[in-house]
Amino acid sequence: MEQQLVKVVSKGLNGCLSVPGDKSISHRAVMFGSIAKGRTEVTGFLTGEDCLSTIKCMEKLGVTIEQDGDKVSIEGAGFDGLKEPTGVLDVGNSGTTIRLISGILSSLPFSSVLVGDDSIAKRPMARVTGPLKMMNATIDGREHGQYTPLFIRGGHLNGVNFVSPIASAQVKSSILLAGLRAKGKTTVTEPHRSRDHTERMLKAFGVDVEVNGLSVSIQGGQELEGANIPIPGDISSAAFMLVAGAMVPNSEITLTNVGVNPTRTGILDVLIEMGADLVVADEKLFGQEPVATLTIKTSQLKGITIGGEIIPRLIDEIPAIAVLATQAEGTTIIKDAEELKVKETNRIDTMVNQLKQLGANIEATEDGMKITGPTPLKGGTMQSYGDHRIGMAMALCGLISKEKVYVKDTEAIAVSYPSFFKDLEKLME
Ligand SMILES: O=C(O)C1=C[C@@H](OP(=O)(O)O)[C@@H](O)[C@H](O)C1
Ligand SMILES: C=C(OP(=O)(O)O)C(=O)O
Repeated sequence: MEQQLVKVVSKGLNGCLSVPGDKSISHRAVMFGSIAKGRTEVTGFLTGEDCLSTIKCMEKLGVTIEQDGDKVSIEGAGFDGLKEPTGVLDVGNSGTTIRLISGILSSLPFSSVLVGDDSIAKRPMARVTGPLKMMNATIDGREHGQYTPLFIRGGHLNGVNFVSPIASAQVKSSILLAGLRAKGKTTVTEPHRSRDHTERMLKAFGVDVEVNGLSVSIQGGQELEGANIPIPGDISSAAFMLVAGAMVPNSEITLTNVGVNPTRTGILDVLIEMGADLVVADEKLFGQEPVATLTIKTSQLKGITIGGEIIPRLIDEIPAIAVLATQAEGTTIIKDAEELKVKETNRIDTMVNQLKQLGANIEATEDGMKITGPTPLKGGTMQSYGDHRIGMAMALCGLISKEKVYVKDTEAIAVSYPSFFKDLEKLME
């Protein structure tokens, strides 16, 4: 198990970085390229463990994929070219992989078994297996298809009009992917808009996608054609650097080529509302996705209330926001964020318990947390609990603590941001 001592920053964090590729978009580029006909070229691919799991799963379904660093070439097999895997498909730690691939496998005329790590085994799958079964897929798993291992026997699907109780891009994408081969139209309606990378990228692969308010529809029977997909930097990874820049004294950090899709920019809205000195510049389109250069300086911060429609727009950034809130004047309330309980860990508990140990004034609530600051943080030995975002959030604490902070189990960070500590070191030079 790797353990890191986080260096206390003496001179501030300064410099320019380009964060690694977007995880959500990288998964989709490999999956869509695999079910498309013809070649797909991907640039800026995230070589994090989760996206590598997606490549391995698609290879086991018979797709030829060449990966050279952040460049990936896919010889698209088309749906009909995918083959029954001879072994299990292992999604590792990746919720996005298992939920999206379940949608693809549901329309294929063979059987597959999906497994993952101990964290995946605890994450709810009924949110996708339920609607996919409504479409006519045969799916089983522990507790009637609620948990891994999942067994899927695909076949002829019927379109569905699914009103989702949660705003989840994984649920929406899984059903839309199944809908591509279903009879008739498939519509997913969400309570709030979740990230729309699937909708944008399917268009690049030549698919007609209809967006109407909070509903997204797809007509069954459409084929995908190979495409060139450039992947922007991941705003969820950038978030850790933005938080570091805002709270570490004497800092100024510039991040180039960061994805600023409006369904993902809740973190920017929060930073601005908390009073951060943040500048968004050079906005332009990168394929289907907008990107920008972000510059942040050390800032005087105040507590705010975060809830409602913004939550799906910053769900993965909440561990970083919780750390920032310990350094803000006043109370920050995070509500409507129950989804945090079913991520790689229960992110309400893992954040609240560990920030408390470091001396923060924080308590868990039913649907989030309440943090009052500013509080100087103490030292201690923290853990990622196998959750990349918890590992990075704890490392942020080390940057501002006057005492030593150790983070155990840091190998988990490679799931989404393999160069995290290297990038931090660059900003300390
Ligand atoms: O679709 C995606 O790529 C993702 C959707 C979100 O999950 P939910 O769909 O469960 O909200 C997010 O937390 C996850 O990191 C990636
Ligand atoms: C929740 C996350 O990912 P996934 O659901 O793909 O495991 C995340 O990256 O924070």
